[in-house]
Amino acid sequence: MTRVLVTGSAGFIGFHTASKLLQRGATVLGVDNFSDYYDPALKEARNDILSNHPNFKVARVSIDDMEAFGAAWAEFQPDVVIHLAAQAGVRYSIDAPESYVAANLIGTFNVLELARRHATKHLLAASTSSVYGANTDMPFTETQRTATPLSFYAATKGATELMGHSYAHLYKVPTTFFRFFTVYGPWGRPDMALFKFTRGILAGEPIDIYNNGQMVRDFTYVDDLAESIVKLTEAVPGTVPVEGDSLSPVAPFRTVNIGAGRQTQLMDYIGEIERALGKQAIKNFMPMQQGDVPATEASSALLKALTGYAPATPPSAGVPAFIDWYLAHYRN
Ligand SMILES: O=C(O)[C@H]1O[C@H](OP(=O)(O)OP(=O)(O)OC[C@H]2O[C@@H](n3ccc(=O)[nH]c3=O)[C@H](O)[C@@H]2O)[C@H](O)[C@@H](O)[C@@H]1O
Repeated sequence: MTRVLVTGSAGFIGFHTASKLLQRGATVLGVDNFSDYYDPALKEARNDILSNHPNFKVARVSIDDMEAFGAAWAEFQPDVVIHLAAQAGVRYSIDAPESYVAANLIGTFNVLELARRHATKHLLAASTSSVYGANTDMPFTETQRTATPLSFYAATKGATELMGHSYAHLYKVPTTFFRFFTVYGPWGRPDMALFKFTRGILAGEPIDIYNNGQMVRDFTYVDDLAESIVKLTEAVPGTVPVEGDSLSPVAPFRTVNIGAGRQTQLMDYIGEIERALGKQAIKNFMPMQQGDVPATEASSALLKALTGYAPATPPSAGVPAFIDWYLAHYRN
């Protein structure tokens, strides 16, 4: 049975990924520091669900604490490592850039170093659609240049991809970096649009809509994302590229978009929330925020070539699923 270490297991994406791995018969060690970037009670609630599974254990350590993290890793002896712990959020990186250095740069360095020491069979790590920065050629393909990040968050994520490439080249650890496209769904992050809008609409408070609503996102439903991640664990970067591959010519390393390949207007996304709640939002239109990008769209061709799978759930199905969860979880 595969032994998988998942960093950020109490986070939104880590929770869904660990759940799916457990359902598929893996033994999982979650690593999480339960940071208070948002309400840790939500992280504890996710962790409680994972902890009901006999093949799950959690180590409450920070990935930037090499000693504690290294000890947990050495004791568990994973075959595969899925690195999802990060300081996320585009707009928060304007206010607190230093937290991105600790979690993303130092934390990822520790992951790479431990993967090298333990000769991990496949290291998979989270990057972001934000690395496409100022690119305007859509859909975004993995072979495009990513040298124009617009936020420090995107810059740190892009840096982790480069760090990962050098380690894959030097020490031959097969490495896959995912680029996630605005992931949403049940158990979502309270700092993201869907959660903020839902909370605001229910409270009868105005919601802030950036760039006057002139925003486009390739919204990716979290269960489709977790399915993609689990399938990609089997797609170990080797030496033979597939069609349209981003495989490095000098390292067992590739980047892969995980997105639906479908653009949704922000105002249509808000419309889905209003419909699911049966309540209109009070809309506070605002200017573009520092660091934000106006539009994203993934090419999912490489993901499909590697796994035979691509995300397909539309916001008309995914948003109501979030609302059902939200109302049940916060009904008191
Ligand atoms: O996939 C990505 O690259 C990124 O997706 C999200 O970033 P974002 O696209 O900003 O996701 P949301 O917070 O859900 O925002 C969706 C849209 O709503 C807008 N928005 C967000 C929040 C808000 O209060 N008002 C508002 O209009 C944003 O500007 C954006 O256009 C995540 O927060 C990042 O961690 C991730 O790396």
